[in-house]
Amino acid sequence: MTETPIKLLLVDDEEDSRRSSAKWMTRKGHDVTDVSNAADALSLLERESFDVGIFDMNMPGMSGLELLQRIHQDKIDIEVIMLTGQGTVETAVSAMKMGACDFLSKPCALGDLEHHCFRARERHELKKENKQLKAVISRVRPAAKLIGESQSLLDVSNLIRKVAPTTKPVLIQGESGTGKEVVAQAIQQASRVADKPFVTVNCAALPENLVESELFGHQKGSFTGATAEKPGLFEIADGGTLFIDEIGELPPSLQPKLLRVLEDGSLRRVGCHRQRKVKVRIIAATNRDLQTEVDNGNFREDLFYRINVLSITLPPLREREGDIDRLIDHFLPRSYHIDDAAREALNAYPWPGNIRQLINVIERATILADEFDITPDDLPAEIVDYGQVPSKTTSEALPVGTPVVVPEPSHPRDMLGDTQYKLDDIARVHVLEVLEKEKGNKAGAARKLGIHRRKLYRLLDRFNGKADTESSDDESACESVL
Ligand SMILES: Nc1ncnc2c1ncn2[C@@H]1O[C@H](COP(=O)(O)OP(=O)(O)OP(=O)(O)O)[C@@H](O)[C@H]1O
Repeated sequence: MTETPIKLLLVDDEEDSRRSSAKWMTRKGHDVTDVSNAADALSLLERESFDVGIFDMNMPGMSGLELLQRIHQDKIDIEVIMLTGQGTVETAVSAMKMGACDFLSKPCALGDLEHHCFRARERHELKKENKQLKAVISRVRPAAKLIGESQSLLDVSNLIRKVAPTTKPVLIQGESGTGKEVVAQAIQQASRVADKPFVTVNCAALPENLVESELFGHQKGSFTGATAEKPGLFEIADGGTLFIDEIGELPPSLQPKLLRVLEDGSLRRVGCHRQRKVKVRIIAATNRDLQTEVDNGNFREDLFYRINVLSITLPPLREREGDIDRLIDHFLPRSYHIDDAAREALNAYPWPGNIRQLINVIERATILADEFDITPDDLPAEIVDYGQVPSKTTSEALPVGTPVVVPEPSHPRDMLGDTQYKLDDIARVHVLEVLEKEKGNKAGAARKLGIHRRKLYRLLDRFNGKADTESSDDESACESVL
């Protein structure tokens, strides 16, 4: 048999026909369970999952049709083929209406029976895939490319290539915003299950009481609010990849349940006794130091070893030599230009929020920029001010406590070439000088300076802020600089 075996449930009170069918299908390599009545079938279906059920229509006690009805009511996931000795069009129609996928008359050639079982299983798989896709479509984000050519990022890319083809769990560690989810997507895309679902869950974003049902699913009525049965993300990701973000936040009570799935793929929905099997590749991420969490008793050691088989540590952005410029060029729309001073400020900043923060700063700058030119004015003050040594006043050459006075120049010409002045100081003197020459006419001054009038207001606000922190777009706020 080249096809994968079918997990089959045969329900028929006629012992001879049931046994011979079961024997034949087992010989063909399928995984067959046979029972003689509907009640036994139901209790079995509560504990185990099957691909296909073959139900005899006429059985003493609960009939095949009633069994089908119960399956429909309880939303049990199985494709059913009805079998009958006295097949009529009416009975076939009512069985199909109740959700049977096929209807066969007895006696049925065993080869035909197997053929119909394959068709039913195919339908079962398609339905499952459809469900997975619907759930996954709302969850996936478009895959992002890993931008950067620093040695540390190249090392990460190498590791991704090596770990992707295995089925082992991967643990991705790194500060917030370093790209752990992007790396998880890259691993999935380079894996053997790239065409299968990629489902993500963030343990920190879910209320603690919902994490279990989100991950493992729940049975209808298992808790207040469980109005319908729901498969968990493990089931939705079956055959594919589950990305568990912020795994360090997984409540200790759920850690054994996760360990179990990692060990043998088995799980139970909340409020359900039936054990299910899934085949899911786990990629976990954390910005906590999981080893410390283990040492502090917050994270199970056995689970840590299970997920830490292959691990990737993402370096923070400040340690990726040259990547800031590459990321700026990638995320800054083509129509924009960034000047050297702004670029320098971005390169000097330590980026505690890493790439996510850099992207936000670039987006903000494109909104604030006059025309399409990004200057330090368009960056947040903490970035522009970061690392700016307040000129000679803090010169290392001077003994601590020595009072140093930087002379207040009257003209920017006097300041040029003198490295004790900050760019801002020169700009301030120059702007005020031009404004003075224009007799306070801001439109004229802006024209002379080659900048937009709004930008002049902002500059004046900023210069003014050195003495007066109040800032506004209002012209009157600028008057005090004059
Ligand atoms: N190397 C990279 N190239 C391009 N974009 C990147 C890169 N790394 C991260 N990003 C982008 O930065 C943002 C943050 O990345 P991501 O969500 O993967 O970070 P994270 O480490 O998972 O953060 P958190 O720990 O907060 O969940 C996303 O918009 C992502 O697309």
